[in-house]
Amino acid sequence: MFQDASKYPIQDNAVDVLTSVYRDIITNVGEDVTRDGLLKTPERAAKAILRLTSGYQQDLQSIVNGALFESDSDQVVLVRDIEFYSLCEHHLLPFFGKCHVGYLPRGKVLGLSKVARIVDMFSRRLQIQEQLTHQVALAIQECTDAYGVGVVMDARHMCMIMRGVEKQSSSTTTSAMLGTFRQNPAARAEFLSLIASSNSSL
Ligand SMILES: Nc1nc2c(ncn2[C@@H]2O[C@H](COP(=O)(O)OP(=O)(O)OP(=O)(O)O)[C@@H](O)[C@H]2O)c(=O)[nH]1
Ligand SMILES: [Zn+2]
Repeated sequence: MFQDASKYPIQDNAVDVLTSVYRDIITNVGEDVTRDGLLKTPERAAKAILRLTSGYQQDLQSIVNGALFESDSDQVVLVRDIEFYSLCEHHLLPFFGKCHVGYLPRGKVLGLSKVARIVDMFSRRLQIQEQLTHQVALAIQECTDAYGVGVVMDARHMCMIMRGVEKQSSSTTTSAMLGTFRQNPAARAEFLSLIASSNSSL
């Protein structure tokens, strides 16, 4: 099951608490938090991290906002190249890239922007890429009741690029297939070939 937001209420004084934490971080990396350029940095950083993790304050129902439409289409719907930005749960460093979401409708289709909003909601939480991919797929399945859902994510992890193993060109692809896309190799192949097809005419 994907995690909905209600487990993660934040406190009213979260900005103040995080501001104090960032003051300590800056001091402990050997900087002078009272110098001009850094005076407002703890508060800015506090607001930034809350924005980057704002997905905890969202839930699927309010994101979808009833934008489900009756449709007799039973062909693949694919929303491709949705950019996303997330933080890895191991180092709190960004990983970012593109997400492709497809599903086989069962009587109803989801507002297109809602697909991207769902990707954003889960991206803006602490994640590993595999879990993020799986959670997006489960959420699409939950709200559309589709015959099948497929999600593919391509990402670059700053924890592998600017620290650690320092592999500048590395990227990671993950996928999550549910229902027909998991059980039927032909349907999965069609979905993957749609992702691979060029959109250069757009
Ligand atoms: N599977 C997976 N691993 C991730 C993801 N993001 C970061 N990691 C990995 O998490 C692992 C954490 O390994 P540790 O040995 O505990 O931490 P570390 O000493 O910082 O590891 P290095 O990154 O190898 O320096 C590393 O291999 C990271 O590459 C992700 O989205 N998925
Ligand atoms: Zn990491």
